Amino acid sequence: MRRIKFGTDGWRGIIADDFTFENVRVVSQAVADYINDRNMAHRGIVVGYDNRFLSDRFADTVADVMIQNGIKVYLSGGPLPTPVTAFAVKVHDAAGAVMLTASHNPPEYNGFKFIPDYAGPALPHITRAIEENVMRLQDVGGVRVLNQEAAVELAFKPGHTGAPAPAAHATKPHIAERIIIDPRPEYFEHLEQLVDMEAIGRANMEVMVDAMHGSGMGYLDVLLKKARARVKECRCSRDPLFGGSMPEPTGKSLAGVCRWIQEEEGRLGLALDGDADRFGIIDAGGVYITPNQFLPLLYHHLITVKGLVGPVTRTVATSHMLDRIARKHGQAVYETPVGFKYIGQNLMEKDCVLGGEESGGLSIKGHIPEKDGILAGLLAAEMVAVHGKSLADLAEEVARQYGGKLYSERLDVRTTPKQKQQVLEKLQELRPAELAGVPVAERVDLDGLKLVLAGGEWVLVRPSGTEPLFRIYVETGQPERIEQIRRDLMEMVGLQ
Ligand SMILES: O=P(O)(O)OC[C@H]1O[C@H](O)[C@H](O)[C@@H](O)[C@@H]1O
Repeated sequence: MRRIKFGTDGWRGIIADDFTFENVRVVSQAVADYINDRNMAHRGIVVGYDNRFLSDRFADTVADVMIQNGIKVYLSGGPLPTPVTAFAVKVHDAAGAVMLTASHNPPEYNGFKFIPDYAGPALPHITRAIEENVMRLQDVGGVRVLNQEAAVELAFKPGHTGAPAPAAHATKPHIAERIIIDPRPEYFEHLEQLVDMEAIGRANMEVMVDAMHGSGMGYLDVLLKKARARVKECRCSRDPLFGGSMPEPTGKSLAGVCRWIQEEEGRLGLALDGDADRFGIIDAGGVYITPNQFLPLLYHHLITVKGLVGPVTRTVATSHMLDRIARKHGQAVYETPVGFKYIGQNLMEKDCVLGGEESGGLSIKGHIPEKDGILAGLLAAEMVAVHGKSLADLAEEVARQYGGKLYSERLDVRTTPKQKQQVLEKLQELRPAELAGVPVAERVDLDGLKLVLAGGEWVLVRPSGTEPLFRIYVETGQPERIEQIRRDLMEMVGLQ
């Protein structure tokens, strides 16, 4: 049996290859043991799923295993975005959630995310504990399928990994319930408090929403309609094949939205990935706005318009324009490895007003510590409405206020496992005095290797945790230097 491992964000696998009902049962049992070991069964678990092939059936399997372990299940009545599943954890004060989704992966994938009781992505010490449970279960040959009564008895037997149950329940074993939920009304109400819906309504905007056939359909489009925007829907229907592509809202995959904006002179295009935790933004004129361009605009907006003045947290790969804004307003910046789990942690512990990452994830103070593409889209609409200009024009204004424009780019390079090992070794020992003719001012080894050059330009190379490749990120105020900086670094680390 192949080992099941949690990557940057959960366990993902190809359906019917390693993502099988049997393995889903094993991972569910590992999560059930994790919850029972911490005496949290009485709080119950939320089970959500996206609209991929078989996601609802996998969710049923997860629910069965939880119930067999005496854990109450709040099972979603239909597909949910990941941030809504996370939000439901708060609504029900649950012990956590399982979300069945492979996010933006190709259609043949599915995945399993565990969201602990703080309603954000599981931190490494939590996924490690679950992986250890998985390994133990795999060593004894998987999970026995029990009937409910037998399972409850087993769960309450002293010495079983699922025991002991909380004292109140220990004397009287209960049959765990399965409750069907619809977290949409509470989630809508919450977002309507975080976003200036009135301003969006007053602007009388035409907005295109592209759900990329993912589980965000019926969320961002509906909320914008509630705000009285004129909404045009694109790919807001279920298609487990995602129209033949990946549900990833990058510039290339949003050509349809760009065309619509150009032809119809729309003000804004808002896209979501397969489980609506990531965002993609198309500005007036059909121009794709990268997350590295959008996040500083949002931080400026939060501080100057919404009165949310406070620190910011970003990953190593995210624009330092955020640092300039923080510095000007006397605020701290918390840098993390790539992965929203670290951003979520800073949102909880450092009182940050914004947490964001280059790959298209963000959340703000007052919301859950999970990335939310629906919230991001609404905030983008609010910004266009309040400032009365395109995001590109707002970016010019922000750049003028905070020391000039920055240009960032990412290149993904495929490697063989052998080459990957060699590059990783190189990264550990590499300490260059200069790069692309400029002295190296700082070496950051939080995730891969980042070199910050005198004057503020930076380059980062790191192995992806979700794909078999290295990512190389560069940011500079002089776009013509991107190529040289990247080439020099690639040469140094042997990625040519
Ligand atoms: O660059 P990678 O390691 O492939 O990770 C890219 C992204 O993967 C997932 O979507 C995580 O939720 C993100 O937090 C992360 O930024």
